[in-house]
Amino acid sequence: MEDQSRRARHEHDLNLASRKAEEAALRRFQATHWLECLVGPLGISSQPSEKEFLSCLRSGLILCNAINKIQPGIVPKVVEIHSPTQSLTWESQPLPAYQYFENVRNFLVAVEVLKLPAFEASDLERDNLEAGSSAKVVDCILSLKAYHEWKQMSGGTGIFKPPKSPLVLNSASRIHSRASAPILLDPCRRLDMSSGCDKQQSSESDTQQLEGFLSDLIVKAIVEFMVDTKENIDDNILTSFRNGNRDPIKLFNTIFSSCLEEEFQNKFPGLKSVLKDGHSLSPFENLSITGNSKNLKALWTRTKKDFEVLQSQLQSDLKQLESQVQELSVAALGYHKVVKENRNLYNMVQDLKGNIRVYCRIRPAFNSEAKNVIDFTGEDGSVVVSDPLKPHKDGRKVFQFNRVFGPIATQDEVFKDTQPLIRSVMDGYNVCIFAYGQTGSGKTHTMCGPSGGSRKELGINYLALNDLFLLSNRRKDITNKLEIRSCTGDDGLSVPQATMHPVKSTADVLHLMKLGEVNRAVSSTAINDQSSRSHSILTVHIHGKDVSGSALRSCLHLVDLAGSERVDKSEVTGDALKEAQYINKSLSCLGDVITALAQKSSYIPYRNSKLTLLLQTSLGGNAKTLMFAHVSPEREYLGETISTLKFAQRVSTIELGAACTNKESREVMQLKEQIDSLKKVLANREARIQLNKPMETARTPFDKNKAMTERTPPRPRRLSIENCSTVNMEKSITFETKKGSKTPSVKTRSRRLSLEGPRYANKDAEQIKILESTRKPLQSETAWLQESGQLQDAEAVTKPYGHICNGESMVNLCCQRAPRSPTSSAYQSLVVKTDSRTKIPSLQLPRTPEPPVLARNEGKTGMQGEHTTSSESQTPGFTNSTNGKGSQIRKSLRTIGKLINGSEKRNQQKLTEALSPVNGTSNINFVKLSAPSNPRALRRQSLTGIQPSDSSRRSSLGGNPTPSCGNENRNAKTPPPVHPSAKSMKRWQ
Ligand SMILES: Nc1ncnc2c1ncn2[C@@H]1O[C@H](COP(=O)(O)OP(=O)(O)OP(=O)(O)O)[C@@H](O)[C@H]1O
Repeated sequence: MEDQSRRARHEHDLNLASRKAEEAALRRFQATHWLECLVGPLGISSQPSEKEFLSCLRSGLILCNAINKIQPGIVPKVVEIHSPTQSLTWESQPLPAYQYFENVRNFLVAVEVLKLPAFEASDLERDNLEAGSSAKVVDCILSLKAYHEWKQMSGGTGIFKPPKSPLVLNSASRIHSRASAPILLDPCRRLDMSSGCDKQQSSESDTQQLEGFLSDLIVKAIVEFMVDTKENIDDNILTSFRNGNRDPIKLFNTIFSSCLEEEFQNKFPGLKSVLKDGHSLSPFENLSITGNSKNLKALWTRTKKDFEVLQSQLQSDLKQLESQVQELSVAALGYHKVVKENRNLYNMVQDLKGNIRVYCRIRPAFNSEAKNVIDFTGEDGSVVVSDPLKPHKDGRKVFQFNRVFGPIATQDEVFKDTQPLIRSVMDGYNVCIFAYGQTGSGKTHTMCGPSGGSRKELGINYLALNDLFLLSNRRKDITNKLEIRSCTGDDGLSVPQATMHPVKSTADVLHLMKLGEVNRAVSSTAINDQSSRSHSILTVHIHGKDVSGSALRSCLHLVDLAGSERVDKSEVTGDALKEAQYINKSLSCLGDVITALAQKSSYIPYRNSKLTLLLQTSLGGNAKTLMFAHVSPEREYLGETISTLKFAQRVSTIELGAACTNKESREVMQLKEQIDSLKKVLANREARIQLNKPMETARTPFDKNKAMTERTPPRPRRLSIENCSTVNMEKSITFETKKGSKTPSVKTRSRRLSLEGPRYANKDAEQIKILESTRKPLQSETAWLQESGQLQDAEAVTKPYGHICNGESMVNLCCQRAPRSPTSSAYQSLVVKTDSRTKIPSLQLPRTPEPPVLARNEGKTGMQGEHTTSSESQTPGFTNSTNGKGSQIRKSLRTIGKLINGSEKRNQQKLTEALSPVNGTSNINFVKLSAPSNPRALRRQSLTGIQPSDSSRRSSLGGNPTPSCGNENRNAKTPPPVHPSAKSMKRWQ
């Protein structure tokens, strides 16, 4: 092994030496060739040996001539050889030493002047000749040649940079140009060069040689540079370079491969791991520029294929992912739909149960640094409140509502959820929306919007009315007539000093609301600088007719309650303190009512405050009711927040029963119209009877009483129904019995009436009375106005708008109505007796018809029927269907018919009396009256289907048209049938 390696090393050394020799020879030949071209034949071969070459130059004469040709006169004195025949051969006699020394020295000085590489004069001496000693001389001559060429090209201007000598590059020892080898080793070329006669051939070979030389130089320079800078070169490569692998081509290939691999890795990270069969990029290390391009190509193709596979895989993955995402989104949509449906169903169930809907709204914190007590608000309506100072479990409370609006919820968002409820007003439902909460929690913001706020910030009041007007306009085509009127008035409406205004657009309502705002008491407190010091109630009554002729009538209450406040926190004094106390009292009464309703208590204390009286129909009636519970998020109001939320939670448990529409079919309306016309007929008849009265009253006291009774038959009957509609009517009965000792026993009458009107079979007389009396001013507004002649237009809609901060408003309201009541004085005294505590003398029972009682008590008095009509239209809850209404009205018609029939009978009686010779004029009257009465009676007969009979008179007063004995049998305790007029006369005597 050692021998082999030594031999190899030896071979290598030999190779190296021969390459060096070849290179030196080449350069020498170039120098010789150039000198001959410049100064003429040298007398040596064109490829001289080293010895030959130096010998011919030793005299220095050729060198001096050559340099003088390039730079004339640079060597001023050239020592010539004395014998011109003496040839310049190395074989010639040696010149004396001083001669050639002079020339050589002059030449070297000139070379130095031209800043060209020089040599030592001793390099030309014979004794110093050894292998490679001519190299410096050759370098000097080739530099001179380059200078000459440069000078020829540039004209000697500029700076000449002599070419670096291969000696300087250390080329002889470090590198070997492989490129030069073929040239040198090529025998043809060698031959060409050695011929040296053909100038053209010589220049061609020169160019080739030069190319080879240059490419060699380039490779060397690159390697040199890379090695010197160590840039991007692996240490291993350097080490191997230092250890002897100094072949520049190999080194260049190695470096190039490693760089290429690195580049490839950077461009395709992970490619190595993807490549199959354990293929790695290591083949790059073996690549050479010329030989391994196939490998590179194959690798490239494979990589490309792999890349394509990867791409298609990626695309299929993406498609799969897309379909999965689509499936997911469909599922998510479905989920949202189901959640929405669930919510709708839940709301529907709640609607069916008649639950009061409760929304919670959280005001934004005034101070962003304040500690927030609202921990969480959920889409499902849950709110979690926690005390930041008590982070443990006890500090957390969870509440559940129909919906929760966070601090960033806009007015529009809040309205959107409220809109369906508001729209149901147009379908005939009564709706009440009220805002509840601590002072400064945002009630007015929700209902009215901030004062001076933009149109976007307008509250529910405005948005609701706007929507109603919009709907009204949209339904114009399908509705005969639908109009909304807002009116506030002193004409028997809820609020004193209020006025009535028709409204045609939202702008009108806005204007009215602004007026209302001006009248509303507002003052600054420590909690709210714009604190409302009163409740605000905006009521809209809607009355419409559809194409089928059905009429609907409904009302919308929009209530902004005054806020509850702790006076120590609001720091109010004087009047404001009183207001706060009133506010708190009415709110606490509201709380009592809510508690009683939630517990389904038999007694609901509506009458304890005017607020609860006003909201009675919404809280305990057949309306759809929505409460907004407002809370402040700041920790300092935690107590109030929790109590508001607890209250709201309690409200949400109240079940009012399903709301029903106030729709009347065409049939019902026609029947009502008939009733109206019949009533008019009856009134005319009564009036005519009145005309005959003076003659009749002149007779006996009995006749007088009788006439009186006939004039006012309905009054006592109506009174008895309204006031005796409960079992326990002691107070009112006391009043009645005082008035008439002959009145039938209280118990008997009460029982009868309670059977007739089960809804009123309540143990608490006061409660019933208040309920009736307070319900009607709100709901029967229009009907009452129509009745009383205030509204001629049957479509009239009324809207009381005003504010109450204590009981006065309601009292005033009722007092306003009192004069219009036909029996006001009697009823007022009655009410005073029964309800002395709350002082509601003005709750006017006569003007508040009692539909169910009257409907069931039909046939008792004509006036009952009359009031039933108006009441029925106002209290749809009592007659759940139009069919029911129709049958009741038909019954009422029959009643009226009977009544008229009864009066016919009475007329006949009168006629008989008039036939006596005492009063001949009566005869004429009778004839005048009776002549048309027969056909009318017939018409009524056909209308009501009741045969005029002897018993008709009795039946017209509420009894059964069956024989009197039947009546007695049915109710043993009922007093014997008496003439109704006599009965009432006794009662009111
Ligand atoms: N959701 C909200 N977004 C922005 N500001 C609000 C919101 N709610 C309330 N505010 C602001 O908070 C302040 C108090 O609100 P607001 O007057 O409506 O309270 P309130 O409950 O009606 O008080 P009070 O019972 O004393 O009348 C107002 O300046 C109002 O603009």
